[in-house]
Amino acid sequence: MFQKDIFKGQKVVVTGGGSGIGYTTAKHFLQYGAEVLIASRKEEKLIKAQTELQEFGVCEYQVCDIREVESVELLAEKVKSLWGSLDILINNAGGQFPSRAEDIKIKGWNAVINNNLNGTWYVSQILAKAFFIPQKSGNIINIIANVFRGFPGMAHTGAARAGVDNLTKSLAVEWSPYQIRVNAVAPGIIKSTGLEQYPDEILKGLSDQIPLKTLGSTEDVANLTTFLASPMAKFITGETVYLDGGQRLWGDVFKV
Ligand SMILES: CCCCCCCCCCC/C=C/C(=O)SCCNC(=O)CCNC(=O)[C@H](O)C(C)(C)COP(=O)(O)OP(=O)(O)OC[C@H]1O[C@@H](n2cnc3c(N)ncnc32)[C@H](O)[C@@H]1OP(=O)(O)O
Ligand SMILES: NC(=O)C1=CN([C@@H]2O[C@H](COP(=O)(O)OP(=O)(O)OC[C@H]3O[C@@H](n4cnc5c(N)ncnc54)[C@H](OP(=O)(O)O)[C@@H]3O)[C@@H](O)[C@H]2O)C=CC1
Repeated sequence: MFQKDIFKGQKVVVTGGGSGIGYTTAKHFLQYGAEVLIASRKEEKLIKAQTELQEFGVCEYQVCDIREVESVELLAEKVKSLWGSLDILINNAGGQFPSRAEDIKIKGWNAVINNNLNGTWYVSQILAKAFFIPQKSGNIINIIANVFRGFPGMAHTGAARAGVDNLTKSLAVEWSPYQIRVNAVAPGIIKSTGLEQYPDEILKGLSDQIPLKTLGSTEDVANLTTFLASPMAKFITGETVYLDGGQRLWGDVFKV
């Protein structure tokens, strides 16, 4: 899609980069010349991904739980010791579980809010203060979800992702004096490792509910994310781009 070296010399952090959408995004940045650090909780998964991704360029990893401030501070330290600077942050780590709203326990609600809203905020603030603000340059892409019509069946993540959607707009304006662009990508249903968490009865027939009659791919998300991070999108900030085959406009997902 781009010239091969469009991200040459750029340093990129991808949270949740050891699997699925994050892995493919890390691979795309490497193929376009960037150096990439992938970060998530499970070291074994990160080592496997790093080994594969090193075929495409310089890939580092750091064990990090985005819900833990100390763990995110260690991530910032790692970036400082490796590179001393950072150009692009992809806030991709996240997850939730399907449940009727009335059945979500307090612990489950807090786990999902911590993972998807608080975690994204900790990583954004800590890395912006360590790198983007002092450098007066930076680029943040938040991977959220299709919350256009709420998220029936996963109300906790709908609330958290809507929070990140709004945060994207606030930060785009507040951090514009530092030349930091902040955008979000809202994927619909993407065929990725993440979907394996969902029972077959939920997944069955889902593509019929999408106007384009297919699920998205991790490449679809990585293409949009790399575009938004690239100089081709230099006048785009505070935007959430939906990538859902038209699903937000039509059809049912939640089956009662
Ligand atoms: C019903 C219709 C549904 C709508 C249709 C949807 C169609 C598919 C659309 C798909 C779109 C989005 C896809 C993706 O996002 S793919 C990425 C998926 N990956 C994940 O979601 C990662 C896996 N999930 C998690 O890691 C967890 O959900 C969580 C974020 C909660 C992790 O937190 P933590 O590590 O703290 O988790 P714990 O195991 O300690 O659990 C804490 C409490 O959370 C509650 N809980 C957790 N899992 C479940 C579950 N499967 N069902 C119900 N409740 C759950 C629970 O209260 C836990 O505490 P207790 O066990 O002590 O009660
Ligand atoms: N696939 C889909 O249809 C859709 C996905 N999304 C979102 O896109 C993102 C990527 O999902 P996808 O690739 O499909 O699924 P995956 O489950 O493969 O990816 C989620 C990644 O996040 C990491 N992660 C989860 N919690 C934490 C945490 N607390 N700290 C650090 N890392 C964490 C996981 O790694 P580890 O276990 O090692 O921590 C994993 O690599 C997620 O935010 C997901 O919710 C949104 C809409 C649709």
